[in-house]
Amino acid sequence: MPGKLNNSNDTENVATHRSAAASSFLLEELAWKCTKNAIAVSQYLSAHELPQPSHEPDGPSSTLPKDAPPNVQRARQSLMDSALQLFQLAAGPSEFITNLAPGFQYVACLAWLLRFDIFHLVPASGTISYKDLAMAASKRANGAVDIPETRLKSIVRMAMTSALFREPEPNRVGHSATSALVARDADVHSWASYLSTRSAPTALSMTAAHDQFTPASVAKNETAYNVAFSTELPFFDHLSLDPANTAEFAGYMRNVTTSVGVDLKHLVNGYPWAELRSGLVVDVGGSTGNAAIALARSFPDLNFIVQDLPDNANAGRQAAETTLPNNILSRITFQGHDFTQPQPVAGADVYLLRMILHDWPDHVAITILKNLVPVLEKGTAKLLIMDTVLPAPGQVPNSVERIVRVRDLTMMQVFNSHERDLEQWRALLAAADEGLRLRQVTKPFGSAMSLLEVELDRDVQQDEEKEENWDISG
Ligand SMILES: C[S@@+](CC[C@H](N)C(=O)[O-])C[C@H]1O[C@@H](n2cnc3c(N)ncnc32)[C@H](O)[C@@H]1O
Repeated sequence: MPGKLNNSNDTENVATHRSAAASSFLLEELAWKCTKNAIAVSQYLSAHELPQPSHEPDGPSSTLPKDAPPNVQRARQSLMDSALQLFQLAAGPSEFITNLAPGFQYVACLAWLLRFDIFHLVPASGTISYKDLAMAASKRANGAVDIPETRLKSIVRMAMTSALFREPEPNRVGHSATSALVARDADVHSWASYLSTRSAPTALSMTAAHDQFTPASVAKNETAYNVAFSTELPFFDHLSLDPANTAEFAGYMRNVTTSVGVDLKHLVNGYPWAELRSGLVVDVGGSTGNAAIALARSFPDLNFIVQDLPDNANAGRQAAETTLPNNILSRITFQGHDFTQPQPVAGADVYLLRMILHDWPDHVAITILKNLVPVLEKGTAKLLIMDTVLPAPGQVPNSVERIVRVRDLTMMQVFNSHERDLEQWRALLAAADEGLRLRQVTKPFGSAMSLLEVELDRDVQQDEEKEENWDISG
């Protein structure tokens, strides 16, 4: 009888209706969040007379300036998160696979467009016909390749659906804000090239690598990268065979190291360095000294020893001697040291490991830590690790979490290493020495990495965790 709820079919109908109501509520809630956060971002831009985001070729390359206040940055992050969820819900499970395909086609198109230099052949302002663009691309390749207009059109028009390029008038191509950025910024160009020709084939070889070696392999030359590029060499050794690849990777790294998420300001402002007074800091694996130099500029009473492999230490010393003023140079010493060997400097206040341990599988990371334990024995020295702490699933906005998890998988696919969550950090420290205590974990706002302060203490049990702010901008 209609309207009665007392048989099993009716109960099922009510349940279906309720869950439909819940999901329509979720759609509306997400749409409302999008609106609210879009207004917050847009109003901030207007109030500061900054350009609104746009796909026009002269549109801004970043939605917000790096120094936008945290609440506005959070609004942008939340906007991306809600928009992503809204798309997934609106598409529904039945269109999940359909919507995966554009992702890999975008990467395939990007590789092709870079290969035939389309980004530089489209004029910085104005448009070019597909016919002329195809001819220009063929000519750029010294006539060695014939690029059919129809193929070019298919590829560019696919790319356009991801906001790369535009067709403002029929059959004529112009730049969008994103393609214009790739065209004018050589490092972004290198980054795009590295992503489409190295990262993507590596990721797609993950299953083959786990078949060929074993999913548990921790060897540096048994990775997805090794399968993708048919080499037995570890990543950096293979890259160094070709100067062009090395240069491309350097451009990619410059983008990474100048991004907001890994800005050195988070190290400088994120730890009470001033409390050390006239202390000594050893930067273990400190490359050519960038972190030490930034700290030395802000804390005039601190001294530094930058340790790295001999070539890097020498390069750092030479660069420092020619570029740094004496009041900085006199406080920084460069030392060749292999961190898989015992630490030669005792008596420092802080031993810094910034972006070191995530490069290494557990057994090597444990060796690196064990080599520091004897110099922490005096009980006052701190070990300061600056690295990613993986969030629990759903702990941070999905728009953030998916980028952090890309880094985790990249570490696995290229180095047979991984990023670590807090439990894994604790386990790693305990495996190196039971007396290593994680005292404090802080994550400066906007930083992709956390600061983990560790002491050697065989009695105290309590750890303190500070607020985590998740933002991977940049
Ligand atoms: C990702 S970089 C991090 C550099 C620096 N700590 C920073 O925050 O920019 C890793 C550094 O570890 C160094 N490295 C690699 N193996 C090493 C080893 N066995 N001993 C010392 N340094 C090493 C590399 O030369 C490189 O400078």
